[in-house]
Amino acid sequence: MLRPKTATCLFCSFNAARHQPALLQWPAPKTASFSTKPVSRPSRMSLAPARKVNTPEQSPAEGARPNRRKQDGPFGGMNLKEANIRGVPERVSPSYGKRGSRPGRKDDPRAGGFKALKMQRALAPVSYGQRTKIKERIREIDSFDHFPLLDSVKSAISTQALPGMEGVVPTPVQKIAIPALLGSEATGRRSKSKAVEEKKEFLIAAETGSGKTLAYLTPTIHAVKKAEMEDEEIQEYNRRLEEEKAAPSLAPSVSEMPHPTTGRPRAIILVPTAELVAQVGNLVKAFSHTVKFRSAMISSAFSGQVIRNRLFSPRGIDVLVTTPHLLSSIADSDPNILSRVTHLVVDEADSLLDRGFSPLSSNIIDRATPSLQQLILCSATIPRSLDNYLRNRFPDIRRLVTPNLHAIPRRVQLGVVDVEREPYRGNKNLACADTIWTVGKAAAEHDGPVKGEMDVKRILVFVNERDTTQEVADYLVTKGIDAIALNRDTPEQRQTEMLASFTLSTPLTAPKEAAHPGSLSDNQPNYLPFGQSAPPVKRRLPNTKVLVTTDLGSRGIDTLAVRHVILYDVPHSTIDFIHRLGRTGRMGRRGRGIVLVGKHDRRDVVAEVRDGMYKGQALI
Ligand SMILES: Nc1ncnc2c1ncn2[C@@H]1O[C@H](COP(=O)(O)OP(=O)(O)OP(=O)(O)O)[C@@H](O)[C@H]1O
Repeated sequence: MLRPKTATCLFCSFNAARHQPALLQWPAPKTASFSTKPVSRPSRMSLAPARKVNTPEQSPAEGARPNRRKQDGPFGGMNLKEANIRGVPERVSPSYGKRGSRPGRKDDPRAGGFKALKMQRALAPVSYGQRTKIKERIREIDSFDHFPLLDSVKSAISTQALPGMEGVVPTPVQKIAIPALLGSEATGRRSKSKAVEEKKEFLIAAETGSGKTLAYLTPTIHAVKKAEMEDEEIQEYNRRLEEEKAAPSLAPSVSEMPHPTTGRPRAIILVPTAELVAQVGNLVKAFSHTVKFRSAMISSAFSGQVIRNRLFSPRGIDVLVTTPHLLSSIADSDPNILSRVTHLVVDEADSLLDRGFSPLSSNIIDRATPSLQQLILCSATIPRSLDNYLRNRFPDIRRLVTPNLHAIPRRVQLGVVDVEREPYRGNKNLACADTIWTVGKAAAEHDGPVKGEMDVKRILVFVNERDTTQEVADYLVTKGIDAIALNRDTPEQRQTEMLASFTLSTPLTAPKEAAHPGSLSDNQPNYLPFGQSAPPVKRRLPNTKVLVTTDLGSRGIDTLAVRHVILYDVPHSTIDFIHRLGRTGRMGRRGRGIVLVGKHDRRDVVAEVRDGMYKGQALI
């Protein structure tokens, strides 16, 4: 079992009894309404005996007063266990069966479990049968050599995209998406089915941190490079350039004339934020060194001059990475920018096609459609809203989903801190600070990757409201924690700097101190005995770095080194749970989520998410 034993700490292998105070409990303390035990084990909690209710066998004796609940009147409906609305038959709505992928019995939320989550069903179902079929299809692929990619693209995967990794194997989403986007079978042979080849709209959906970026990028770069090799205008330009190099003349230089692709990229990748522009843009740039194509990234983090220079460089542009806001404003003044686009990727499609972004993204898709060969939407979740949008707008879209879509991997464990208990008494900030100190203290007890040095733990704290980020970060700083706040008000350039240490995959270390500051309770005034005058000297927690953020930090950011995610607020939906917890446990790594549960939080929802994670079940 992955679950740690009761006696061990949530963060390390040391004894929970040594925690001062033992605030984080695993399993979390039980309350009447919240059990953290997996459903599969017999619960130690027993329900209170059901109230005695009249049943037909226990019908009141003749002459006794009739059952009041059956009476009509203003109080007739009170304390009933079922609605019993007359005339409403208990049947499944006919549209449920028509929604394409009707869930199989095992996946069917109606089959049991997820009582609280059923109320807010946020995600589109993917049937058990569909998941099994996909698993079988990808079983045989064990190398990128299975895919009919250009050799230069294949070699760039190991040398540029995943440098220093031995024997790189494609991830499930890459095994599914790459052959589909290349129009080849999973075995590498070209597909015989015309219907499959003609499909030009794709939805790639897979768990967070599963390598979706490479899944869409490699076939897109392959297509761009192939198109360049077949483009007569470009070949002619290259030929004249070569001739000029061989025999310089007095005529205007070919290299000074605009390249045929100047200001008219062949592939565009849309992402929601400037950080993601930088992340994906850097990966594209890395590919371009080996595959030899021209790429550019533009976002509001760059000045107008830089954006213009990159777009209209005389050397041309093949792949552009940008945000919908910026691209649509450029397209308004220069519609030509979309005139040659053959491949349009909408990454984080559930965000970019939701109500806020949808008008912009849809408009870009419309304008690019005449030249478009492939539209690729990519997401870690398929919310019901996206599902409905796709059914209306792209009824023939090919859905490339992984078997574990919407399941948070079992290697990510979710702990619960009850904020209402002693000594927090409803003080969430204190509970958060104490949790971070506990993580730091546990890490300080062992050597990090460098002998004699402590591992610096990078911790993400997610809040629901933008205003809370600064408030929480400020509080943590008063408790000696190195915390910063990241929200939409943070200047773009500063955002990238802040995220840098959380996206670095290399370990961070700090010199081991002779005496670690210990627990928060040892040296913080919150724990001053009543009447004590001078607070003890506050000490700094030397081996943690904390970023307090909203959903802004939960989408797409590749925080490989983050092992701990604290959910300061209970997320509003399973979609937010998936994305926020998805910042840890990426690409097969282990991770821990800690959710702080207060008086007004949905404990039942937390319990069900945790239970679903324990069982490796897809959330609904
Ligand atoms: N085949 C592979 N083998 C090993 N590592 C890989 C492989 N493919 C991608 N990676 C690495 O996995 C990490 C996560 O990849 P990526 O950012 O594409 O995930 P994602 O699925 O887009 O996540 P999210 O949904 O959070 O955006 C990256 O650091 C990437 O370099």
